[in-house]
Amino acid sequence: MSTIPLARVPSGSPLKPVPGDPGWPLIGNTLSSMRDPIGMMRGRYDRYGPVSWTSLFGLRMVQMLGPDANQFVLLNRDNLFSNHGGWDFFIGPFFHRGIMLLDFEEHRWHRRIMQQAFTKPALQGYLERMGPRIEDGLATWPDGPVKVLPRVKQLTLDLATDVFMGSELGPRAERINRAFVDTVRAGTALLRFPVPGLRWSRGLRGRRVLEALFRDAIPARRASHGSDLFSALCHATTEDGERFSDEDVVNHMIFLMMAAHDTTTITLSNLFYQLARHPEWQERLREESRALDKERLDFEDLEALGGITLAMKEALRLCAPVPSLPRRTVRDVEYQGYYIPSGTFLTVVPYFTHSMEEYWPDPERFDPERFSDRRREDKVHPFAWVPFGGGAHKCIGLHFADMQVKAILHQILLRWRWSVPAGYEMPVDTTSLPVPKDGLPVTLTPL
Ligand code: HEM
Repeated sequence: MSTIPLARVPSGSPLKPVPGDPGWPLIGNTLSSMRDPIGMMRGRYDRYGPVSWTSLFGLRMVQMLGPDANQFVLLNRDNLFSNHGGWDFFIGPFFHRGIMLLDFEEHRWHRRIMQQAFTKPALQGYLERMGPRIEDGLATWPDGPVKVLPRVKQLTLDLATDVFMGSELGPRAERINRAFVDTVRAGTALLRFPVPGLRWSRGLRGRRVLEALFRDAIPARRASHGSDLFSALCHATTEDGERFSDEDVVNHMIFLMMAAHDTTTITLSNLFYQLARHPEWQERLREESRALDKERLDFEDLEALGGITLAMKEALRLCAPVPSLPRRTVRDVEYQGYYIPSGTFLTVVPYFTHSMEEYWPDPERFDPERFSDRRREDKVHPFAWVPFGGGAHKCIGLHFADMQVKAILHQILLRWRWSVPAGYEMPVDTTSLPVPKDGLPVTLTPL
């Protein structure tokens, strides 16, 4: 396919147009990017270099590949890139005014307040709530063959219901769970308009249910002091006395539940997979957990689980749960001699960056030691390892995620040894966020 410039460069400008091609008529490169995103991007990187455009999801989309591009876009020094402009197209109707969809000064204002719900004492409170819930959840897992993905999904959803919303929701919890699942799934609907009974319209209804439930529950939360995230948002106040309105709390709650749920589920599933294929690592982690000599983790124990830290970093490298981060330019942009006009959709791609052999030796190998103090391969570039993004929108929940993954894996390591058949390779469904296509069947052997 011949190269076509993205846009005409203004006359007299020394810049080059972004090279690229639209791919197939109508569908562009959407299907190949869903089937084999890394192969597709590697092909384009080798052909065009780090900046090129193609047609994805019916849009002309510039792909900016590699750590330098990650740094330029995510640090966003001159406010050139809008998060709202990028994400709204994909998840706007369901995650309206979630913090990731806000920009610039308004985003900073909300982030300052939200930070109060992620302080050390707040995290300690969430961890205390998690311990018994994880025990209850794991008590329902059978020995023998299980599919990891649906089990872990249910567990993280149940945890979210308690840790995020507070168990006092009682009978309403079930309804919230259902509405929440519908809302999250809608973002990946293929038919992106409301047809009764299909994903999109179920998502819109789910969103309305969540809005009403949270809104009704706010007065009681503002009047009491629970250790759940919902209460924390209701009370979050900066030193200057800035606080969230009721509307803000509702929008942020809905977004936070989504941001936390699938990402943590994917990370745990990948850890399950890699630790099944690398029993020596599973054993090393188990020894660390046994050395703590307790069923439930306390906040002070998190640092002692250094093996999980390394394995989790490597699992996040091999499969970034948020594979690409969309943005839209709000002004004309100049990058590495290219001209990217105002209003352009673009994306940076952690999933691809993490697979680049230019930065990661033997990139397909599960090798957690690459993150050890002795090797620190991630130091090759400050934006080579970016599963949590970077800059002003860097994941606010990264310590929460670390804590939750450790709290769950610790209890699992003490209960079971798990395995996959020799030669098993997990097929990954990359049509939306990357999940095991077969649910990841493993065998749990009780200890
Ligand atoms: C391993 C698990 C997780 C991964 C890989 C992950 C990844 C990410 C990434 C890549 C972004 C940046 C998006 C962008 O720049 O466009 C992000 C933002 C965000 N994440 Fe996470 N996340 C995880 C867990 C969580 C958890 C547990 C929470 C909440 C408890 C959370 C809350 C958020 C929020 C609120 C934002 C938006 C921040 C902002 O725009 O200021 N995430 N996450």
